[in-house]
Amino acid sequence: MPKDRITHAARTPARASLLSMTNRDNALWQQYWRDQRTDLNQQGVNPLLMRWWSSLGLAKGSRVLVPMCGKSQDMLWLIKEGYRVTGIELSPVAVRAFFFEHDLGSTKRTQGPLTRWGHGNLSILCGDFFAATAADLGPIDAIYDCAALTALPEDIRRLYVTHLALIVPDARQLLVLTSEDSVPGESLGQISTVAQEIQTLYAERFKIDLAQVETHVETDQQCPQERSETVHHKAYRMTVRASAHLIDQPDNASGEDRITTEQIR
Ligand SMILES: C[S@@+](CC[C@H](N)C(=O)[O-])C[C@H]1O[C@@H](n2cnc3c(N)ncnc32)[C@H](O)[C@@H]1O
Repeated sequence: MPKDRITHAARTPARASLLSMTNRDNALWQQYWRDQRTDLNQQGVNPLLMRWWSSLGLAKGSRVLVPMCGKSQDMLWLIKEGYRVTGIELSPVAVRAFFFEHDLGSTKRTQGPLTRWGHGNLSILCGDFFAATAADLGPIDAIYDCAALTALPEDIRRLYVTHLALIVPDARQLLVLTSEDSVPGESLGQISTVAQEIQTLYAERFKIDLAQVETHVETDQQCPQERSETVHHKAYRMTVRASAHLIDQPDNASGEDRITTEQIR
């Protein structure tokens, strides 16, 4: 084994150290849900999802991961379209509200630091995304990221993408929806390109296609007195490159992960 790698069980001090790097906004999100706020979570089904999902060409029955799912109705839309969905959400308040509001009876069981809520083809793992392992998720074919990457502080996003590759090594298709602040003086050409950050984070493993940009002028619902902002909502379709080498695969039946020191630095 190369020297820069450490092998460890799925929930070890190395994972605890990863969590200590990534969890600084967790208390804020938990409070957000306790305060019953909804301003950062989408209402209704996202039109960009409905418009672009079928273009990924996924077979019905495919398994879709929805990280940082909140209580997004997008999950119900995906199920209605014939997919199997696994969400991950930090807040038990959000998960409970999701099942209650849609009148869905649920099973509930503890899985290490996570709690798995289930109903038919839907599972939501309640807990910290960075505590989830490949074994927790099982096989996943595609990822639908709606405001998950962008919900995280910028310096954590590389760890998010690395952790995704580790726990969902076989996902070949991604639909990533972002909200990007407009930059003063930018041209239409600049608006219509893949954001540099998306390029940096994903281009090594995925071919990226910017499918759509919608520009809106928006006011912060929490601070309506503040200036309105121009925001670009973008839909990126990503397909794994044939040459993409998968980051370390689980090497035993229990699905324990290997993490390289490079990844958690
Ligand atoms: C901007 S909201 C987006 C929610 C949903 N995807 C949507 O489109 O409505 C971000 C969500 O990520 C959740 N979240 C933040 N950090 C998380 C973490 N480390 N693990 C799991 N969920 C997290 C928050 O509780 C919140 O529900």
